[in-house]
Amino acid sequence: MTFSVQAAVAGRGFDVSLAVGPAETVAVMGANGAGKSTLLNVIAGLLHPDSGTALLDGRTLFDLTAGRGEWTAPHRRGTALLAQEPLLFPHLSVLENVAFGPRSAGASKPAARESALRWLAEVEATELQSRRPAGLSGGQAQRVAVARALAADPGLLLLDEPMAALDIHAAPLLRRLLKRVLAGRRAIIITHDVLDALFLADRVVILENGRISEEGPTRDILQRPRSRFAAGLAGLNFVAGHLTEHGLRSGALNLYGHHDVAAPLPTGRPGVAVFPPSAVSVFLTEAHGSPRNSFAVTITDLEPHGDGIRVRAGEGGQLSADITPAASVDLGLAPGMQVYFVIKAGAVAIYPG
Ligand SMILES: Nc1ncnc2c1ncn2[C@@H]1O[C@H](COP(=O)(O)OP(=O)(O)OP(=O)(O)O)[C@@H](O)[C@H]1O
Repeated sequence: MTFSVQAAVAGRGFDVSLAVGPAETVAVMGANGAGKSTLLNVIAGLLHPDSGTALLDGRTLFDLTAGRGEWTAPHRRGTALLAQEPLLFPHLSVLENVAFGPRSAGASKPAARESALRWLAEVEATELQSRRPAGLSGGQAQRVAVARALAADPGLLLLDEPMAALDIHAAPLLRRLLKRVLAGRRAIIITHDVLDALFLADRVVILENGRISEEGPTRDILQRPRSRFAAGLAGLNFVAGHLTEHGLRSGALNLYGHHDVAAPLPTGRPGVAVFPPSAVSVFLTEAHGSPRNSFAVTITDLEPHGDGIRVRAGEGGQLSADITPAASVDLGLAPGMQVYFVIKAGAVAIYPG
């Protein structure tokens, strides 16, 4: 009972290899254009990769290794895709929509109806069974779409930002529902929401420029991010560079911090430093005294953040400091100003990248 895919799409700079366990939910995250939809479309059979293979529970979804050209049609793959929009058949009732999958797979009419009713109950939509999709709210329609996807008993459920099109009241309900139905099931979910990754997935895969840059249990990735994208999800500042005896060097910047490796850091190896914006103080002059890091930056933006002010600085506003509104006024901060970011070494975590 395995699922594995390896696929390359040259025109999109996409080359990904991924395996998902039988009862595992994997969240796929990444910036716009990172290749998340490409991955789902390749697995679902909506996009033909240039090369690669994919297997699901002993079935070859495609095998495009040299000399072969095996290709299974989307509806025969044992995968079900839940898109951002529910995409229900408008001319069928809710019950008929959900019964469609089992019917297409050869179930008798009564068996398909029974299965559809069971799934409608599971998504708390039994009372909607006679309605047409046009008469449903966005949240109701998405619940019905979940029932339709599951009624086909897919070996792999593919979810493409299922909460994205829902309003803030409908999303939590669907999230709880997904938590329930994904338990013990194999699924891949694309999401931009770190809460979804934490709540729904066992593991997160970060895509950057068509490649997997990082993967692992969601909590681990958030605690020790090794990519700028994952650090952003965790709300941490991120500096990539090379390890030195006491810390990290990145261009002209030397950062000192703590590391939990018993041995000295492997000097010269690529490494990262991460620290929370709340650990960064802002000064108008260089601060001395150890053990702290102090370096000049140019403010790019000031924005409200919770009860305080987030000061963004450096190239592309990549580093942030969270300070109080009073401190911001006292310092007279404004975009374009040069200031010093000061961070206690104890607040900076440094590890091999
Ligand atoms: N139909 C298409 N034809 C050609 N290139 C495409 C097509 N769709 C996407 N691409 C390119 O493939 C790359 C990956 O895009 P993809 O849509 O998979 O990213 P994504 O991570 O899903 O982004 P988003 O979060 O914006 O949906 C991008 O460089 C994109 O420009």
